[in-house]
Amino acid sequence: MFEGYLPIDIERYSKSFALSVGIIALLLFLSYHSIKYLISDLPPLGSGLKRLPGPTSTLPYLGRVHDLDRMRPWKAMKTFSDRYGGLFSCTLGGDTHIWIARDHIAQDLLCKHSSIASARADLGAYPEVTKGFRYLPLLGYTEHLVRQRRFAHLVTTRDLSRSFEGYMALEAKRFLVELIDSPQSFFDLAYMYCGRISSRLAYGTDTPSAALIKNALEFIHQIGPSGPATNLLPVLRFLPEWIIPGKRPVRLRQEAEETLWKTLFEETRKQIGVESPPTYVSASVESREHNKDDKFLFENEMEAVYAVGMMCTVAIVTIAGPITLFILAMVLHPDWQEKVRAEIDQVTADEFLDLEHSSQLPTLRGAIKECLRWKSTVPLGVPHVLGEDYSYDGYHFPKNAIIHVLDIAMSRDSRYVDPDVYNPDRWLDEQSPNYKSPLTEHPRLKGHHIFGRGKRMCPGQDMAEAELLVLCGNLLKFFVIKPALDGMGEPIWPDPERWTVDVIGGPLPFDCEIKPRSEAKQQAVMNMRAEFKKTNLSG
Ligand code: HEM
Repeated sequence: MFEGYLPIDIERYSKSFALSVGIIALLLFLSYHSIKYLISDLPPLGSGLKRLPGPTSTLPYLGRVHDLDRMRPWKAMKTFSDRYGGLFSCTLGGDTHIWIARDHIAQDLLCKHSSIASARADLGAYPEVTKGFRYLPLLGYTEHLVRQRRFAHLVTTRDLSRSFEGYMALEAKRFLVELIDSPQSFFDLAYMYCGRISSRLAYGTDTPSAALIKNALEFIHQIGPSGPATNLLPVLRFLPEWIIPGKRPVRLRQEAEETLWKTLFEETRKQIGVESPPTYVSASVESREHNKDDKFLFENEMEAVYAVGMMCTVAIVTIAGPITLFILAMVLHPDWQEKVRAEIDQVTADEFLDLEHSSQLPTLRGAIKECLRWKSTVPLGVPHVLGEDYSYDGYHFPKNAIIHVLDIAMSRDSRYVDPDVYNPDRWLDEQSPNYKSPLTEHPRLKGHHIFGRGKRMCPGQDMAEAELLVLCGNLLKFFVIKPALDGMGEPIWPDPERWTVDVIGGPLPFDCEIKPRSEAKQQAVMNMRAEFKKTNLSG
């Protein structure tokens, strides 16, 4: 009798013992994390520092997630920023987020203390991305980042000194020609302009542009709050794909991207030395580590594949958004359209507008720069993660907090008079607080707060500035842009608040009328078509 009973009892006893231990361990784990979470943003005892102001967490752990319209998170953050004087903190998905809209704090933290504020936080949709080598803008402060930033600097400055191989003028001409054929496709054509230049610079051909643009758009969507739910609640990443539907597109996109980038890299590499133009691929193969002549810059070929692919990707959406924004501004401000055009006509006469005219075109530069000030295309900024405790103005910024420099609020701070008004004169008029001389150099986009600052500042500023100048300038030189008309012949003014949902974006598609300025201008553009055929560069 005892023989059967005793072991069963011990088994049951040990099971309930194990269960109790498990429950206690879980409770301890949860208590530890709850306490850690509750005190995470408190200043150290006795430090005399204050906790940052900000909206209190109404939902434990999740924080202010419910305040966020995932499709327009910058709206809620701008409202809080106004309420808390340009500096506040709040909890989102268990993390402390600090939002800065004061220039001097951003400068002190990201430039003076850049060694503690230059890392990135992992993303729910891309766990561990900061530790790998895959996407330069998402990397933590690692050796991969240092190498890839060096490469970014090398290709952007090299291509600038060669005028980006003439690709900008070539693709701007092609844009104008295609605009005559299909004026209503101006949105798609803006993306094609950026995608084709990027594709040629990276791989020496424009053939894969459409695939590269598609990948870039999906990538940008997947790294923001409007993307997969895991970005707002990272803990969801542990659940399987069939429960969290946003996870599958991330995996599929990455698989397709790797195949695309690897194939393009290999094909381009085979062309090196065979009368092919310099490309990002050839630069990646030729790059050597600093002071170590024989050592390949990248750890392995896969890192080079990704470095090239990423440099190609980042130059698409970032520039296409500002182009469509410029068109929108010109529809809404025909007075500025005329002023810019008058300057272009005077400076360029019969020539195609190119980079060499830039110093004589301050009004054009001002009109472009004002677009990005008026409606920030990176409204939330790009987050950095704080590696150590930091303090400013008596406030405690806790280690591991995610720092955002809120560009949408910066663009509306007191340095800008009537900030909601599109007014390029703020850059051109000597009496304006934003004016800088000489006008042969200023206003310029480079150095504007939209590009971030410190060690993670955007390395593509020269390229962005150049691509925008050539396209926007020639668009006004050859075409006139007007609002579309309704059935009664009344203008339909596009709404500048209709905006894309992604972290880097621009206006949503709108209607407008884009026509050649005259028969002569139309003929000049048609002649450019013949030029492609002759040079056989039309792709
Ligand atoms: C108007 C166009 C553009 C805007 C508004 C813009 C804005 C930005 C911003 C805000 C950042 C993050 C800065 C920070 O973390 O503090 C960034 C990073 C970056 N940008 Fe741009 N960008 C533009 C165009 C470009 C172009 C054309 C390229 C490529 C040639 C480029 C390449 C990059 C790269 C590689 C990074 C990542 C740098 C890093 O994480 O260290 N960008 N950009």
